Amino acid sequence: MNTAEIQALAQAIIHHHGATFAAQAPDGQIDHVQLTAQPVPPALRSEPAYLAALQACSALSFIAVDAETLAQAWQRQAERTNQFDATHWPDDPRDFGLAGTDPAQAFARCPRELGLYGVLPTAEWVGRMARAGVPTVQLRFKSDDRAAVAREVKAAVAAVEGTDARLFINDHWQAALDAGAYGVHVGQEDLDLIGHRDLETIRTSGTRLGVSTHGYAEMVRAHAVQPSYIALGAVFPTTLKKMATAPQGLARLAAYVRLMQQYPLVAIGGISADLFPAVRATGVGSVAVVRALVNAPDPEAAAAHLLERMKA
Ligand SMILES: Cc1ncc(COP(=O)(O)OP(=O)(O)O)c(N)n1
Ligand SMILES: Cc1ncsc1CCOP(=O)(O)O
Ligand SMILES: [Mg+2]
Repeated sequence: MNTAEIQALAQAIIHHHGATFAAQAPDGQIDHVQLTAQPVPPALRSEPAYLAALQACSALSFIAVDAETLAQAWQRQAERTNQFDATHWPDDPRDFGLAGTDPAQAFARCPRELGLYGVLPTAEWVGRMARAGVPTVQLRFKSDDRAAVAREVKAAVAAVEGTDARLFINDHWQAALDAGAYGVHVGQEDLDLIGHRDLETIRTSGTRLGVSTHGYAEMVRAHAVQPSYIALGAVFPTTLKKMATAPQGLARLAAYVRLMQQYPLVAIGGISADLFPAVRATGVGSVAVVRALVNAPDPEAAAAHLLERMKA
């Protein structure tokens, strides 16, 4: 195929999927966004479907590592089905190398529907939201003071006793294991830092593992450790932390959910009560929030409202 023919294939992908990925949320809530074309990364292969998809996905504003992951998947999809179908955005785990894992090496399972998930700054908040009926809570206590961390993690574990809440601990996996928490949540950089041996320690202890992801390449990376759940974000802009990647939007979230069905999935980032129905409609089993709870004038009432919206 010559360059013009490959460009025509790329245009066909953009034609069929551009409008979908440009829509962030239902009209009237968050405006449609302009796709910001990304530079096309250097090609690692020479097949037409791969080259066309690398161009198209970059034009559809996927960052280099995600455009590369998608282009490989478009190529595998074309090979597997013996045709190039520009209408079919890749969503088969086999095309991303996500099939064929070993259940014996997976982290302990957790429910697919983790439900409303409160990400909370202190043990006191954890207890308060657990008592308000939030089914999944996380202690996100940012400190380098090991003694303070150990105290706060212990207090959070004690705070959920007598409630039905599942408690995840962000970052501080050793303190979480020491205190007997239900699970730990780690980011991609944390995965690098923790290393294989310590991951094995967490896995064999039976503690659940949640992993943050921000796109296709990170989902593939997360899958390599077979965590208990995968978090997808940031769906919308958030002021809570500076994100390295642009908000994913609902269309990407829906595509991620189609691909990652084998995992319990958690959506996070900028999700307010009015956005719950649209986020739930993508098929995620859990919606994680920080400000929607901790900045609410009446957090218990906010929890009750979000629990209702979760059901709707
Ligand atoms: C449910 C959930 N999803 C994502 C995150 C973010 O975790 P991480 O990438 O480790 O970043 P920090 O929270 O540590 O800033 C989360 N905490 N919870
Ligand atoms: C910790 C974190 N990780 C990705 S987005 C986010 C913050 C979500 O906070 P909010 O729900 O207030 O936008
Ligand atoms: Mg973290």
